[in-house]
Amino acid sequence: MSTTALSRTTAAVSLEAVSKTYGTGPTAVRAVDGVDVDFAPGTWTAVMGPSGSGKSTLLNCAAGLEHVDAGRVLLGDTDITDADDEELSALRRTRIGFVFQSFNLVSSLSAAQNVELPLRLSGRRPGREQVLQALAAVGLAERADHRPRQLSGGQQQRVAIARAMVTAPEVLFADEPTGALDSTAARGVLDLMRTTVSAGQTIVMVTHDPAAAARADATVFLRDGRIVDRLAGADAATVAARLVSLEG
Ligand SMILES: Nc1ncnc2c1ncn2[C@@H]1O[C@H](COP(=O)(O)OP(=O)(O)OP(=O)(O)O)[C@@H](O)[C@H]1O
Repeated sequence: MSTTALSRTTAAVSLEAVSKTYGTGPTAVRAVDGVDVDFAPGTWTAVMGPSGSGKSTLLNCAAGLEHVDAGRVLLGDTDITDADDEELSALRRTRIGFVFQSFNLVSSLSAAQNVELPLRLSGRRPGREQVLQALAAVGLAERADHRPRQLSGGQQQRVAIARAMVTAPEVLFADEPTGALDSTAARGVLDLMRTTVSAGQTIVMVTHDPAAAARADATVFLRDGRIVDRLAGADAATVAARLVSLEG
């Protein structure tokens, strides 16, 4: 892992000519194919595209969950392309937050214990106050001692966001964060994401939902592992129409 001073305004995350192939020989799949993209600090970008177009792979490469075959991945000024597992684990505990469609909360732990988990894993002993503040930020201070099964899907996702944000990550990656939620709960989660972006958070979010993408500042569209378009400030109908044109 090396630190390089960049002359241009440093992106929160940068992918330079990134490619990722699964498998070898005739069954090889080039999931990401020479992608160049910058995610600016304090912006919210949606990633859309047909099923199998490489959205999750792109997100996982950007977040250091997958190693790339070619190209470079930069987190701020840090080149994480060749980071080893230990370095990547450290990054995930400190500089990167991740939210999944299935929430991935630990069912035997309370909301508060789930939120403090990343801090404990990085050797810190969070005070109750800090954890309650993180839950209050997602509107759930009253549910601190509830187990995940005692919470609605939308509330569980908000706990997952509080857990991802408690370490003040530079980038929050979200893979289908509203995919398991009804539209009201989804709106609550998207409202929360907008609030965090207004406070300076960078978010990169994979979604199938044009209404969710329309809440982001911009949407990048993938097809066959390549970025084929980018729309800024588009409404849901415009995003949906672009997506349909790629699926055709
Ligand atoms: N671990 C893996 N092993 C082999 N092939 C994989 C693996 N993960 C993804 N792929 C393949 O890479 C391609 C891109 O997959 P990816 O999950 O990134 O697409 P996606 O756009 O997120 O799809 P979806 O919208 O259906 O979730 C697909 O053809 C997929 O089958």
